Amino acid sequence: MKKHIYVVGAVIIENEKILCVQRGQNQLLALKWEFPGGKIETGETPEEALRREVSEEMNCMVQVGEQIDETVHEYDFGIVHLSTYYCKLLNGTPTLSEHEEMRWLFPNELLSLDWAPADIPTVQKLYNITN
Ligand SMILES: Nc1nc2c([nH]c(=O)n2[C@H]2C[C@H](O)[C@@H](COP(=O)(O)OP(=O)(O)OP(=O)(O)O)O2)c(=O)[nH]1
Repeated sequence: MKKHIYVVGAVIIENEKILCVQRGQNQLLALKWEFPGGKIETGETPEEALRREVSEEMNCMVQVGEQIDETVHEYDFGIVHLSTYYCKLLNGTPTLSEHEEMRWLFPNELLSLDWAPADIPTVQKLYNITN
């Protein structure tokens, strides 16, 4: 049986642009684009997991707002339950550590990237809200 993986993703918006990050070459879903975030650890709320992951990966603090979407996607390595949330930068400037690249894009530019499949519903929602 495939394992269930519970993941949170941060949709960080600054000056109407959204922060998009590209996974590393040697990771699962290599070079796919995603939102900063990661697996929820035991005992954490989704909001706590997001604040921790964004701080670890992007070296900045976010305030977590409303949930955008919740999707379940079956990959060959497991079943990912992805919850995405609007986030606002509190302090620090997002900087790359684990990711290959980062880009700030307007919602109508998001579909130009090659997203991790679980992210498509969120990306589509963000696109629809502004178009
Ligand atoms: N962070 C993140 N992961 C995503 C997104 N979409 C998506 O399918 N995933 C998948 C990729 C991974 O299989 C899983 C998250 O694992 P991860 O490797 O980024 O998280 P992590 O830092 O907690 O994990 P680890 O390397 O410590 O094991 O969810 C997304 O938008 N953001």
